[in-house]
Amino acid sequence: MDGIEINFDGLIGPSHNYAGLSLGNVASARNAGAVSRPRAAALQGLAKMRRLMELGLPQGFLPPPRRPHLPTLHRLGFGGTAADTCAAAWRADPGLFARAASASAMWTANAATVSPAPDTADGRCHLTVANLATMAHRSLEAEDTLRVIARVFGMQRHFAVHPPVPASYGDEGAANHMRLTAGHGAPGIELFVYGEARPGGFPARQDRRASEAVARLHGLDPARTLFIAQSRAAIDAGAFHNDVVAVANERVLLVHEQAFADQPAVLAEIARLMPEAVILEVPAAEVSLADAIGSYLFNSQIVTLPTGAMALIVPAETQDTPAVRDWLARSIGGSGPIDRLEVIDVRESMRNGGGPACLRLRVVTDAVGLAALDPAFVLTEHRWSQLHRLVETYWPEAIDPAELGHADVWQAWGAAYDALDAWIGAPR
Ligand SMILES: NCCC[C@H](NC(=O)CCC(=O)O)C(=O)O
Repeated sequence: MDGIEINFDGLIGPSHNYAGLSLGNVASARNAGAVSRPRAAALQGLAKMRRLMELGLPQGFLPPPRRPHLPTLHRLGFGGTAADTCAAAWRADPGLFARAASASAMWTANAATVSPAPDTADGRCHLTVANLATMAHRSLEAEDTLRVIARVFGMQRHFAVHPPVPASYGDEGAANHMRLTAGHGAPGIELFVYGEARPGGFPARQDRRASEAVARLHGLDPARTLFIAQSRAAIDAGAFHNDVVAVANERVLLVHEQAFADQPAVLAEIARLMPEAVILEVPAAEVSLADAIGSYLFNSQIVTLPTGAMALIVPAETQDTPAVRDWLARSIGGSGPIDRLEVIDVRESMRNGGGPACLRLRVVTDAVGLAALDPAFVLTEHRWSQLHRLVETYWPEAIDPAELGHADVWQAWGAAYDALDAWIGAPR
Protein backbone atom coordinates (compact mmCIF):
# COMPACT_ATOMS: atom_id res chain seq x y z
CA MET A 1 0.00 0.00 0.00
CA ASP A 2 1.23 3.53 -0.80
CA GLY A 3 0.90 4.87 2.72
CA ILE A 4 -0.03 8.51 3.14
CA GLU A 5 -0.31 10.24 6.50
CA ILE A 6 -2.84 12.99 7.05
CA ASN A 7 -2.99 14.97 10.28
CA PHE A 8 -6.32 16.15 11.66
CA ASP A 9 -5.66 19.10 13.93
CA GLY A 10 -8.25 20.24 16.41
CA LEU A 11 -9.43 23.73 15.52
CA ILE A 12 -9.00 25.56 18.82
CA GLY A 13 -12.44 26.57 19.99
CA PRO A 14 -13.69 30.05 20.96
CA SER A 15 -14.00 28.99 24.62
CA HIS A 16 -10.25 28.30 25.05
CA ASN A 17 -9.46 29.30 28.62
CA TYR A 18 -7.22 28.60 31.58
CA ALA A 19 -9.35 27.01 34.30
CA GLY A 20 -6.66 24.68 35.67
CA LEU A 21 -8.75 21.56 35.22
CA SER A 22 -6.12 18.86 34.68
CA LEU A 23 -4.51 17.43 37.79
CA GLY A 24 -1.08 16.08 36.86
CA ASN A 25 -0.72 18.50 33.95
CA VAL A 26 1.77 21.04 35.32
CA ALA A 27 1.20 23.70 32.64
CA SER A 28 -2.57 23.66 33.18
CA ALA A 29 -2.08 24.04 36.95
CA ARG A 30 0.54 26.77 36.60
CA ASN A 31 -1.61 28.92 34.32
CA ALA A 32 -4.89 28.45 36.18
CA GLY A 33 -6.74 31.76 36.34
CA ALA A 34 -4.69 33.47 33.62
CA VAL A 35 -6.41 35.36 30.81
CA SER A 36 -6.46 33.34 27.58
CA ARG A 37 -6.50 34.56 23.97
CA PRO A 38 -8.81 32.25 21.98
CA ARG A 39 -8.42 34.06 18.67
CA ALA A 40 -4.64 34.06 18.85
CA ALA A 41 -4.74 30.43 19.98
CA ALA A 42 -6.81 29.31 17.00
CA LEU A 43 -4.68 31.35 14.60
CA GLN A 44 -1.53 29.73 16.02
CA GLY A 45 -3.10 26.32 15.41
CA LEU A 46 -4.06 27.32 11.87
CA ALA A 47 -0.53 28.57 11.20
CA LYS A 48 0.80 25.16 12.24
CA MET A 49 -1.62 23.44 9.83
CA ARG A 50 -0.53 25.84 7.12
CA ARG A 51 3.14 25.06 7.73
CA LEU A 52 2.51 21.34 7.25
CA MET A 53 0.58 22.03 4.06
CA GLU A 54 3.51 24.12 2.81
CA LEU A 55 5.77 21.16 3.55
CA GLY A 56 3.64 19.20 1.09
CA LEU A 57 1.58 17.18 3.56
CA PRO A 58 -2.19 16.56 3.54
CA GLN A 59 -3.94 18.32 6.39
CA GLY A 60 -7.39 18.07 7.91
CA PHE A 61 -9.11 19.57 10.93
CA LEU A 62 -11.75 18.59 13.46
CA PRO A 63 -14.16 21.33 14.56
CA PRO A 64 -14.62 22.35 18.19
CA PRO A 65 -17.77 20.90 19.77
CA ARG A 66 -20.22 23.41 21.22
CA ARG A 67 -19.46 24.66 24.69
CA PRO A 68 -20.71 24.89 27.33
CA HIS A 69 -21.94 21.34 26.87
CA LEU A 70 -25.62 21.85 27.65
CA PRO A 71 -26.56 18.13 27.70
CA THR A 72 -24.15 17.64 30.61
CA LEU A 73 -25.53 20.64 32.49
CA HIS A 74 -29.06 19.27 31.95
CA ARG A 75 -28.05 15.84 33.23
CA LEU A 76 -26.65 17.59 36.29
CA GLY A 77 -30.06 19.05 37.03
CA PHE A 78 -29.82 22.56 35.59
CA GLY A 79 -32.76 23.33 33.36
CA GLY A 80 -34.74 25.86 31.39
CA THR A 81 -33.47 27.79 28.40
CA ALA A 82 -29.78 27.78 27.52
CA ALA A 83 -29.44 31.10 29.33
CA ASP A 84 -31.23 29.77 32.44
CA THR A 85 -29.15 26.60 32.42
CA CYS A 86 -25.83 28.43 32.15
CA ALA A 87 -26.74 31.08 34.70
CA ALA A 88 -27.85 28.47 37.24
CA ALA A 89 -24.77 26.28 36.75
CA TRP A 90 -22.37 29.23 36.98
CA ARG A 91 -24.10 30.50 40.13
CA ALA A 92 -24.16 27.07 41.78
CA ASP A 93 -20.66 25.91 40.90
CA PRO A 94 -18.26 27.91 38.72
CA GLY A 95 -15.80 24.99 38.60
CA LEU A 96 -18.47 22.72 37.22
CA PHE A 97 -19.42 25.31 34.62
CA ALA A 98 -15.75 25.61 33.63
CA ARG A 99 -15.61 21.86 33.01
CA ALA A 100 -18.62 22.11 30.71
CA ALA A 101 -17.03 25.08 28.91
CA SER A 102 -13.54 23.71 28.25
CA ALA A 103 -12.17 23.79 24.70
CA SER A 104 -10.11 20.68 25.44
CA ALA A 105 -11.32 18.85 22.32
CA MET A 106 -8.59 20.85 20.52
CA TRP A 107 -6.11 18.13 21.55
CA THR A 108 -7.10 15.59 18.94
CA ALA A 109 -4.23 13.24 19.78
CA ASN A 110 -6.72 12.26 22.50
CA ALA A 111 -9.69 11.91 20.13
CA ALA A 112 -9.09 8.32 19.05
CA THR A 113 -6.53 5.55 18.57
CA VAL A 114 -5.80 4.73 14.94
CA SER A 115 -4.47 1.47 13.47
CA PRO A 116 -3.72 1.76 9.76
CA ALA A 117 -4.95 -0.89 7.32
CA PRO A 118 -1.65 -2.81 6.94
CA ASP A 119 -1.75 -3.71 10.67
CA THR A 120 -5.33 -4.91 10.98
CA ALA A 121 -6.97 -8.30 10.37
CA ASP A 122 -9.60 -7.02 7.94
CA GLY A 123 -7.31 -4.67 6.04
CA ARG A 124 -9.25 -1.55 6.99
CA CYS A 125 -8.00 1.44 8.97
CA HIS A 126 -9.54 1.17 12.46
CA LEU A 127 -10.30 4.08 14.77
CA THR A 128 -11.54 3.76 18.36
CA VAL A 129 -12.81 6.98 19.89
CA ALA A 130 -11.28 7.67 23.31
CA ASN A 131 -13.53 7.85 26.39
CA LEU A 132 -11.23 10.33 28.19
CA ALA A 133 -12.91 9.12 31.36
CA THR A 134 -10.30 10.24 33.91
CA MET A 135 -10.84 14.02 33.68
CA ALA A 136 -14.39 15.33 34.06
CA HIS A 137 -13.98 18.08 31.46
CA ARG A 138 -12.46 15.73 28.89
CA SER A 139 -15.01 12.95 29.34
CA LEU A 140 -17.60 15.26 27.71
CA GLU A 141 -15.77 15.08 24.39
CA ALA A 142 -16.40 11.46 23.42
CA GLU A 143 -20.00 11.79 22.21
CA ASP A 144 -19.30 14.62 19.77
CA THR A 145 -15.97 13.12 18.74
CA LEU A 146 -17.64 9.85 17.79
CA ARG A 147 -20.14 11.74 15.67
CA VAL A 148 -17.55 13.76 13.78
CA ILE A 149 -15.09 10.84 13.36
CA ALA A 150 -17.92 8.67 12.02
CA ARG A 151 -18.67 11.40 9.50
CA VAL A 152 -15.08 12.09 8.39
CA PHE A 153 -14.28 8.37 8.13
CA GLY A 154 -17.72 7.25 6.99
CA MET A 155 -16.53 5.12 4.05
CA GLN A 156 -16.75 1.69 5.64
CA ARG A 157 -14.87 0.01 2.83
CA HIS A 158 -11.75 1.80 4.07
CA PHE A 159 -12.42 2.72 7.68
CA ALA A 160 -13.94 1.07 10.75
CA VAL A 161 -14.97 3.43 13.55
CA HIS A 162 -15.49 2.01 17.05
CA PRO A 163 -17.30 3.76 19.92
CA PRO A 164 -15.32 4.34 23.12
CA VAL A 165 -14.51 1.41 25.40
CA PRO A 166 -16.46 1.46 28.71
CA ALA A 167 -15.55 4.42 30.90
CA SER A 168 -14.39 2.16 33.75
CA TYR A 169 -11.20 1.75 31.72
CA GLY A 170 -9.68 5.13 30.96
CA ASP A 171 -8.59 5.59 27.36
CA GLU A 172 -6.87 8.73 26.09
CA GLY A 173 -6.35 7.69 22.49
CA ALA A 174 -3.38 8.13 20.20
CA ALA A 175 -1.39 10.11 22.78
CA ASN A 176 -0.59 6.74 24.34
CA HIS A 177 -0.03 4.84 21.12
CA MET A 178 2.88 4.69 18.70
CA ARG A 179 3.56 2.81 15.50
CA LEU A 180 6.88 1.77 14.05
CA THR A 181 7.11 0.63 10.44
CA ALA A 182 9.57 0.52 7.57
CA GLY A 183 7.26 2.93 5.72
CA HIS A 184 3.74 4.26 6.38
CA GLY A 185 2.17 1.75 3.98
CA ALA A 186 4.01 -1.33 5.29
CA PRO A 187 2.86 -3.47 8.23
CA GLY A 188 4.05 -2.03 11.51
CA ILE A 189 4.38 -2.83 15.16
CA GLU A 190 2.02 -0.99 17.47
CA LEU A 191 3.05 0.17 20.92
CA PHE A 192 0.41 0.92 23.54
CA VAL A 193 1.67 2.76 26.62
CA TYR A 194 -0.42 2.59 29.80
CA GLY A 195 0.00 4.11 33.24
CA GLU A 196 -0.19 2.76 36.76
CA ALA A 197 -0.54 5.49 39.34
CA ARG A 198 1.38 5.59 42.60
CA PRO A 199 -0.92 6.02 45.62
CA GLY A 200 -0.82 9.74 46.35
CA GLY A 201 0.80 10.46 42.97
CA PHE A 202 -0.74 12.02 39.88
CA PRO A 203 -3.51 10.03 38.14
CA ALA A 204 -2.58 7.60 35.38
CA ARG A 205 -5.01 8.19 32.58
CA GLN A 206 -4.48 5.23 30.28
CA ASP A 207 -5.68 1.89 31.63
CA ARG A 208 -3.90 -1.21 30.31
CA ARG A 209 -7.24 -2.92 29.84
CA ALA A 210 -8.42 -0.10 27.59
CA SER A 211 -5.30 -0.44 25.43
CA GLU A 212 -5.78 -4.20 25.22
CA ALA A 213 -9.42 -3.71 24.22
CA VAL A 214 -8.46 -1.28 21.46
CA ALA A 215 -5.87 -3.73 20.10
CA ARG A 216 -8.54 -6.48 20.06
CA LEU A 217 -11.13 -4.24 18.41
CA HIS A 218 -8.63 -3.28 15.70
CA GLY A 219 -7.71 -6.89 14.99
CA LEU A 220 -4.00 -6.37 15.62
CA ASP A 221 -1.56 -9.26 15.53
CA PRO A 222 -0.60 -9.97 19.18
CA ALA A 223 2.91 -10.90 18.05
CA ARG A 224 3.38 -7.36 16.70
CA THR A 225 1.69 -5.45 19.53
CA LEU A 226 3.42 -4.31 22.71
CA PHE A 227 1.82 -3.09 25.94
CA ILE A 228 4.28 -0.91 27.77
CA ALA A 229 4.04 0.50 31.29
CA GLN A 230 4.84 4.19 31.58
CA SER A 231 7.43 5.00 34.25
CA ARG A 232 6.02 6.46 37.44
CA ALA A 233 8.84 8.99 37.49
CA ALA A 234 7.50 10.30 34.18
CA ILE A 235 3.88 10.44 35.40
CA ASP A 236 4.88 12.16 38.62
CA ALA A 237 7.03 14.67 36.74
CA GLY A 238 3.94 15.65 34.72
CA ALA A 239 3.98 13.25 31.74
CA PHE A 240 0.24 12.63 31.92
CA HIS A 241 0.37 11.14 28.41
CA ASN A 242 3.13 9.12 26.76
CA ASP A 243 3.40 11.69 23.97
CA VAL A 244 5.05 14.04 26.46
CA VAL A 245 8.09 11.71 26.64
CA ALA A 246 8.13 9.79 23.34
CA VAL A 247 7.19 10.12 19.67
CA ALA A 248 7.59 7.78 16.69
CA ASN A 249 7.42 8.06 12.92
CA GLU A 250 8.02 5.21 10.50
CA ARG A 251 11.25 3.54 11.66
CA VAL A 252 12.26 6.32 14.10
CA LEU A 253 11.51 6.34 17.82
CA LEU A 254 12.50 9.44 19.79
CA VAL A 255 12.19 8.65 23.48
CA HIS A 256 13.35 9.99 26.83
CA GLU A 257 15.48 7.60 28.88
CA GLN A 258 12.90 7.61 31.69
CA ALA A 259 9.74 7.16 29.62
CA PHE A 260 8.98 3.52 30.39
CA ALA A 261 9.00 1.45 33.56
CA ASP A 262 11.35 -1.20 32.16
CA GLN A 263 12.98 0.72 29.37
CA PRO A 264 15.89 -1.63 28.49
CA ALA A 265 13.49 -4.56 28.05
CA VAL A 266 11.12 -2.48 25.90
CA LEU A 267 13.86 -1.20 23.62
CA ALA A 268 15.30 -4.73 23.24
CA GLU A 269 11.88 -6.06 22.29
CA ILE A 270 11.41 -3.30 19.71
CA ALA A 271 14.84 -4.07 18.21
CA ARG A 272 13.94 -7.78 18.05
CA LEU A 273 10.59 -7.16 16.32
CA MET A 274 11.93 -4.48 14.03
CA PRO A 275 15.68 -4.63 13.50
CA GLU A 276 15.61 -1.61 11.19
CA ALA A 277 14.14 0.63 13.93
CA VAL A 278 16.27 3.65 14.78
CA ILE A 279 15.94 4.49 18.46
CA LEU A 280 17.00 7.98 19.52
CA GLU A 281 17.07 7.69 23.30
CA VAL A 282 17.67 11.01 25.04
CA PRO A 283 19.66 10.49 28.25
CA ALA A 284 18.40 12.14 31.43
CA ALA A 285 21.94 13.43 31.92
CA GLU A 286 21.53 15.53 28.77
CA VAL A 287 17.84 16.48 29.08
CA SER A 288 16.19 16.04 32.47
CA LEU A 289 12.57 14.90 32.70
CA ALA A 290 11.74 18.37 34.04
CA ASP A 291 13.28 20.05 30.98
CA ALA A 292 11.65 17.55 28.63
CA ILE A 293 8.24 18.24 30.17
CA GLY A 294 8.79 22.00 30.53
CA SER A 295 9.81 22.38 26.87
CA TYR A 296 7.67 19.61 25.35
CA LEU A 297 10.61 18.38 23.26
CA PHE A 298 8.92 15.01 22.78
CA ASN A 299 5.51 16.51 22.05
CA SER A 300 6.81 17.20 18.58
CA GLN A 301 5.55 15.90 15.29
CA ILE A 302 7.98 13.84 13.27
CA VAL A 303 6.78 13.89 9.67
CA THR A 304 8.06 12.27 6.51
CA LEU A 305 8.27 14.88 3.76
CA PRO A 306 7.45 14.10 0.11
CA THR A 307 11.21 13.88 -0.55
CA GLY A 308 11.50 11.08 2.03
CA ALA A 309 13.40 13.32 4.47
CA MET A 310 12.05 13.67 8.01
CA ALA A 311 11.26 16.91 9.82
CA LEU A 312 10.78 17.47 13.54
CA ILE A 313 8.09 20.06 14.30
CA VAL A 314 8.90 21.39 17.76
CA PRO A 315 7.25 24.03 19.95
CA ALA A 316 9.07 27.36 20.39
CA GLU A 317 9.51 26.57 24.09
CA THR A 318 12.25 24.09 23.14
CA GLN A 319 14.38 27.07 22.13
CA ASP A 320 13.95 28.69 25.57
CA THR A 321 15.36 25.65 27.41
CA PRO A 322 19.16 25.55 26.94
CA ALA A 323 19.62 21.79 27.48
CA VAL A 324 16.89 21.03 24.95
CA ARG A 325 18.03 23.62 22.43
CA ASP A 326 21.57 22.21 22.61
CA TRP A 327 20.37 18.62 22.26
CA LEU A 328 18.39 19.60 19.15
CA ALA A 329 21.33 21.47 17.67
CA ARG A 330 23.53 18.39 18.15
CA SER A 331 21.03 15.78 17.04
CA ILE A 332 18.97 17.06 14.11
CA GLY A 333 20.51 17.07 10.65
CA GLY A 334 23.94 15.61 10.17
CA SER A 335 23.99 11.83 10.12
CA GLY A 336 20.88 11.34 12.29
CA PRO A 337 17.54 10.06 10.97
CA ILE A 338 15.78 13.43 11.37
CA ASP A 339 16.91 15.90 8.76
CA ARG A 340 15.43 19.24 9.68
CA LEU A 341 13.85 21.22 12.46
CA GLU A 342 10.72 23.37 12.25
CA VAL A 343 10.02 25.60 15.24
CA ILE A 344 6.41 26.66 15.62
CA ASP A 345 4.47 28.84 18.04
CA VAL A 346 1.48 27.22 19.74
CA ARG A 347 2.04 29.01 23.05
CA GLU A 348 -1.64 29.43 23.91
CA SER A 349 -2.21 25.68 23.73
CA MET A 350 1.12 24.96 25.41
CA ARG A 351 0.01 26.94 28.46
CA ASN A 352 -2.66 24.26 28.95
CA GLY A 353 -0.17 21.44 28.40
CA GLY A 354 -0.86 20.79 24.72
CA GLY A 355 2.02 20.92 22.23
CA PRO A 356 2.20 20.33 18.47
CA ALA A 357 1.69 16.57 18.81
CA CYS A 358 -1.30 16.94 21.16
CA LEU A 359 -3.04 19.12 18.60
CA ARG A 360 -3.14 16.48 15.87
CA LEU A 361 -4.61 13.07 15.15
CA ARG A 362 -2.53 11.26 12.57
CA VAL A 363 -4.18 8.84 10.19
CA VAL A 364 -2.25 6.69 7.76
CA THR A 365 -4.24 5.68 4.69
CA ASP A 366 -3.60 5.54 0.95
CA ALA A 367 -4.60 7.68 -2.04
CA VAL A 368 -7.98 5.93 -2.31
CA GLY A 369 -8.66 6.28 1.42
CA LEU A 370 -7.64 9.93 1.29
CA ALA A 371 -10.12 10.57 -1.51
CA ALA A 372 -12.84 8.83 0.55
CA LEU A 373 -12.54 11.26 3.49
CA ASP A 374 -15.32 13.82 3.93
CA PRO A 375 -13.82 16.82 2.09
CA ALA A 376 -15.51 19.25 4.51
CA PHE A 377 -12.75 18.41 7.00
CA VAL A 378 -9.80 18.37 4.61
CA LEU A 379 -8.00 21.65 4.02
CA THR A 380 -7.06 23.22 0.73
CA GLU A 381 -5.36 26.58 0.57
CA HIS A 382 -8.70 28.20 -0.20
CA ARG A 383 -10.53 26.46 2.64
CA TRP A 384 -7.71 27.27 5.02
CA SER A 385 -8.07 30.99 4.18
CA GLN A 386 -11.82 30.83 4.73
CA LEU A 387 -11.35 29.18 8.11
CA HIS A 388 -8.72 31.75 9.02
CA ARG A 389 -11.12 34.57 8.19
CA LEU A 390 -13.89 32.92 10.20
CA VAL A 391 -11.65 32.73 13.28
CA GLU A 392 -10.55 36.34 12.87
CA THR A 393 -14.18 37.43 12.67
CA TYR A 394 -15.85 35.37 15.39
CA TRP A 395 -13.32 34.16 17.97
CA PRO A 396 -13.10 36.29 21.12
CA GLU A 397 -9.87 38.08 21.76
CA ALA A 398 -9.54 37.28 25.46
CA ILE A 399 -11.26 35.29 28.21
CA ASP A 400 -10.83 35.83 31.91
CA PRO A 401 -11.83 32.55 33.59
CA ALA A 402 -13.39 34.56 36.41
CA GLU A 403 -16.00 35.72 33.86
CA LEU A 404 -16.55 32.43 32.04
CA GLY A 405 -20.20 32.14 32.99
CA HIS A 406 -21.21 35.68 32.02
CA ALA A 407 -23.88 35.51 29.33
CA ASP A 408 -22.08 37.79 26.87
CA VAL A 409 -19.01 35.51 27.02
CA TRP A 410 -20.69 32.22 26.13
CA GLN A 411 -23.18 33.87 23.77
CA ALA A 412 -20.24 35.06 21.66
CA TRP A 413 -19.10 31.43 21.40
CA GLY A 414 -22.54 30.49 20.07
CA ALA A 415 -22.18 32.94 17.18
CA ALA A 416 -18.78 31.42 16.37
CA TYR A 417 -20.14 27.83 16.32
CA ASP A 418 -23.08 28.91 14.16
CA ALA A 419 -20.76 30.53 11.63
CA LEU A 420 -18.48 27.49 11.63
CA ASP A 421 -21.38 25.05 11.21
CA ALA A 422 -22.79 27.09 8.35
CA TRP A 423 -19.39 27.03 6.66
CA ILE A 424 -18.86 23.28 7.16
CA GLY A 425 -22.39 22.63 5.90
CA ALA A 426 -24.95 20.12 7.22
CA PRO A 427 -25.34 19.45 10.93
CA ARG A 428 -22.44 17.64 12.52
N1 LIG B 1 -2.61 16.10 25.03
C1 LIG B 1 -2.64 17.34 25.73
C2 LIG B 1 -3.81 17.43 26.61
C3 LIG B 1 -3.83 18.65 27.47
C4 LIG B 1 -5.09 18.73 28.28
N2 LIG B 1 -5.19 19.98 29.00
C5 LIG B 1 -6.31 20.37 29.59
O1 LIG B 1 -7.32 19.71 29.55
C6 LIG B 1 -6.28 21.67 30.34
C7 LIG B 1 -7.61 22.31 30.45
C8 LIG B 1 -7.70 23.34 31.55
O2 LIG B 1 -6.99 23.23 32.54
O3 LIG B 1 -8.51 24.28 31.39
C9 LIG B 1 -5.18 17.57 29.25
O4 LIG B 1 -4.65 17.67 30.36
O5 LIG B 1 -5.76 16.54 28.88
